[in-house]
Amino acid sequence: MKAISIGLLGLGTVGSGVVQIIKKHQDKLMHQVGCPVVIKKVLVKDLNKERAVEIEEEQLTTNPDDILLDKEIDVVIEVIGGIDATKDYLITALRNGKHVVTANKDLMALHGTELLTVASEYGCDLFYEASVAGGIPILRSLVDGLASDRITQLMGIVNGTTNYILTKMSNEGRSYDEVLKEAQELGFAEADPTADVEGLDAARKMTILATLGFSMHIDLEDVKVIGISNVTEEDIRYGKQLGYTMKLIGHAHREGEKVEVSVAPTFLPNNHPLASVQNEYNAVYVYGEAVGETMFYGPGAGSLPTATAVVSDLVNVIKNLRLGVNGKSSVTPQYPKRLKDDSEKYSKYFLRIHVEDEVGVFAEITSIFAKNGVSFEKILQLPVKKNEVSEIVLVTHRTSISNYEQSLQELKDLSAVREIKSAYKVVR
Ligand SMILES: NC(=O)C1=CN([C@@H]2O[C@H](COP(=O)(O)OP(=O)(O)OC[C@H]3O[C@@H](n4cnc5c(N)ncnc54)[C@H](OP(=O)(O)O)[C@@H]3O)[C@@H](O)[C@H]2O)C=CC1
Ligand SMILES: N[C@@H](CC=O)C(=O)O
Ligand code: NA
Repeated sequence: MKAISIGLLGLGTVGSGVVQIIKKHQDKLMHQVGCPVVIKKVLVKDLNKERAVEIEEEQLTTNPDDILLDKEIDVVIEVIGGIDATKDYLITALRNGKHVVTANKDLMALHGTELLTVASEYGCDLFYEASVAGGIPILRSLVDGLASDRITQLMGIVNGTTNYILTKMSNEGRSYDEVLKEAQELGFAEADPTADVEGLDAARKMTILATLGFSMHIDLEDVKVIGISNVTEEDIRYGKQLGYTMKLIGHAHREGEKVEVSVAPTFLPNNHPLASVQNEYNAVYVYGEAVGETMFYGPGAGSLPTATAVVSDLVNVIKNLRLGVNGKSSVTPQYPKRLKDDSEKYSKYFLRIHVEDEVGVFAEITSIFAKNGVSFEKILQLPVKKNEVSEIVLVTHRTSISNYEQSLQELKDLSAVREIKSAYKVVR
C-alpha cells in the first residue's frame, strides 16, 4: 500500500504531540497499517513562531487550501480549534474525499451530526476520540466495547483544567487565579479558559458522551451548566469537614425513556471512586444495565496523551481504507430525544447560608424546607463574629430540583437571611 499522506491543521499543544508520535512510533504504525504515514503539510497562523517539534520550513503553510484541495492528501487532522471557519474547512476536506480526525469538542458538540452526515455521504471517516477525555479511549468504548449494552448513567470528570485547579486548591490551599495560570502554562486550558472554568468545555464533552451513550441526539442547550469560578476555598474547607471532595462533575442519567444531562461543581464522598482523580486526570464512570459499573481513567489533556487518541483514530482510518469500509461506521441515534423535567431530577444539596444571629431564625429556615418536603442529612451552625451573622451549613437528603429551588427562593425572601453564600450538588 502507498504511503498515507496527512494534512495537519494546527501545530500547537496537540499538533506538536501528533508530529512527535507519528515520528517516534513510525515502526509500530507501519506494522499496524502496512504502509508509511507521512505528514505532508501543516497549517499554522504564524510561520515564524518557534516550534516544539522539528518541522521543515516548506511543510508549513498559512493557506488552508494547500491541504484541503491537495489531491495527494488522504487524511486531514484538525487540531486548530474554533467553530465556524473550522467547520467549513472540514466540510471542504470531506467533499474532497479526505478522511478527518479531529480533537475539536466545541465543533463536534454543536455540528457533529451534520459533519458525520456529510462524511458518510462522501464515504469518508470522521473520528473524534480526542474530543472527550483526551487520551482515554472513551468514545470507542461506548461505541464498540459496550455496543451490546443499554447505558443508563455516565458520570465524569471530563475537564482537566478545572480538575487541576480544584485539586491544587484543595490539597495545597493555593488560590484559584494562581492555579488557573499554571494550567494555562501547562497547555491544559483552552485558548480562552472561560470555556473551561465556566463548565462549557465539560458540557460540550457531556453532549458528545450522552449522544453516543444513550443513542439519542442531545443538544448543547439541553445541558444544565454551572462552572467553578464561584467556588471558594471556604466551600472546599467546609466540604472537607463533612467528608467531601469538590469536583466538576458531568452527569448524564437515563431513567425509562427520559434523560437529564448536567455539569456542576459537586461534592463527592471522599471514598467515591471519582474523588481520588487528581490534577489534569479525567475519569468517566459508565453504568450499563448488563455490564454494571465500569470506569475509565487517564490523562484528559496535554500534548502527548491527546495526540495518542488522535493518532489512534488515524490508525483506524487507515485500517478502514485497507478494508474499503470508510464512512460506514457512523450510526444515527436510535431514540427520539426525551428530557426529564425538574420534578423528575433528584439530588442531595449542600448549602451555606449567612443569617441574622437571632433567636428563632433556625426554626424559620427548617420550616421552609419542611413545607417543601426537603429534609436534612447534616447541619453545622457557626457564628461569624465580624459581621454579627451566623453561618449555617447544611446537606439535604435527596430531593427534586423543583422542591429544592422553591425552598431556595423562599429562603432568599426571608428577612433574616442575609445571603446564600453557596449551593452545590452532593453525590451519594
Ligand atoms: N490542549 C489539550 O490538552 C487538548 C486540546 N484539545 C483540542 O485540540 C484543539 C487544539 O488545541 P491546542 O493544541 O491546545 O491549541 P493551541 O492553541 O496550542 O494550538 C492551535 C494551533 O492551531 C493553529 N491555528 C489556530 N487557528 C488557526 C487558524 N485560523 N489558521 C491557521 N492555524 C491556526 C495555531 O497556529 P500558531 O501556532 O501559528 O499560532 C496553533 O499551531 C482544540 O480544539 C482543543 O479544544 C482536545 C483535547 C485536549
Ligand atoms: N481544556 C481542556 C482540554 C482537553 O479537552 C481540558 O482542560 O480538559
Ligand atoms: Na478520548
